Amino acid sequence: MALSGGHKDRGELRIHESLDELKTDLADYIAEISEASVKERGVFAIVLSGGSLIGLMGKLSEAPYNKTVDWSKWYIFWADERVVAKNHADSNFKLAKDSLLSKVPIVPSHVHSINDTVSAEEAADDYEFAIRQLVKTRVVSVSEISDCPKFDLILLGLGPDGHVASLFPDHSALDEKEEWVTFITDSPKPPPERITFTLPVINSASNVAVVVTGDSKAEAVHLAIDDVAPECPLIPARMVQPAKGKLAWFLDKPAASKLEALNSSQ
Ligand SMILES: O=C1O[C@H](COP(=O)(O)O)[C@@H](O)[C@H](O)[C@H]1O
Repeated sequence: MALSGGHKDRGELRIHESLDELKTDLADYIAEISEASVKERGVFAIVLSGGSLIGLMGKLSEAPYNKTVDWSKWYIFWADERVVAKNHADSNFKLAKDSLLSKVPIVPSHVHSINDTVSAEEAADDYEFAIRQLVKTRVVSVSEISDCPKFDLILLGLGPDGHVASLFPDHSALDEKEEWVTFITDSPKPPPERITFTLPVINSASNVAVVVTGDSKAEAVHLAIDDVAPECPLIPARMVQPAKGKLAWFLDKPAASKLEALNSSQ
C-alpha cells in the first residue's frame, strides 16, 4: 500500500499502488466486516452503490472469498438506484447482479432492490417501508443516536463532481433530514430519475467506505478530505461523516494525487 493512515475526522486513508492491490484490500475489508457482523448480530446488512465500485469488488466472487464468506447471512441493499427496469443497462441492481451477486450463493430473498414498476417518488417510499420492516426484525440495526437504520457497511462511489449515492452538489436532496430514502427527477448525470439514501442514513452506518479510482476524481477527493479553504465548494462527499461509525477511503494513486497526505509524504 502506498499509504495507510488516518486524516483527523475524515477517516482512514487506504491509498494503493495498483488497482489489483486496491481490489484485494477491498475484498479483505468487506470480508472482515461481514465476519464481525455475523459474529455479533448473526447477519450482515451491506449497502452497495453502482458505477465503478462493483467491478472493484470483483475479487469477492473468487477464491478464497467465494468459499470463506458466509454468503447466506448477507442482506443486500442499494444506497442509490436509477428508476429504470431491472434489466436496463443503467440499473445498479443489474450491474451488481451480473458482476457479483449471480456468482456467489446469496439467498435471493435477501436481495432488496427497488420496485421498478412505479414512479421515483413511490419507489423511494416503498424502499423506505421495506427497510423499516427489516429494522423491526433487526435484520438491519437501529442507530442509538437517531431513529435511522444502522447498516453494517455502506459502500459508496464518488463522481468527479463530488456526488455520492445520488446526492449531487447543491441539490435539495442534501437537506433531507426526515426521510431515509428520497427521490430526484433531475439528476445532472443520466438517467434523471433516481432514489437515494439520505445523509442521515449514510451517516448512521457502522462502517462507510468510499471507493475511488482515476485522476478525473482527484480534485473531488481533495475537496472531500483535505482541510480546504472555506470558499471551496462543499461537495456531497465531504458531508459523509458517520456520527459513530468508521469512515474509510479506498483510493488508487491517481485518485489520491491531489491529497496533501500523499504529496507531503513523498
Ligand atoms: O451514477 C452513479 O454514479 C456514482 C459514481 O459512479 P462511478 O462510475 O463514477 O464510480 C455511483 O457511486 C452511483 O451509485 C451511481 O448511481
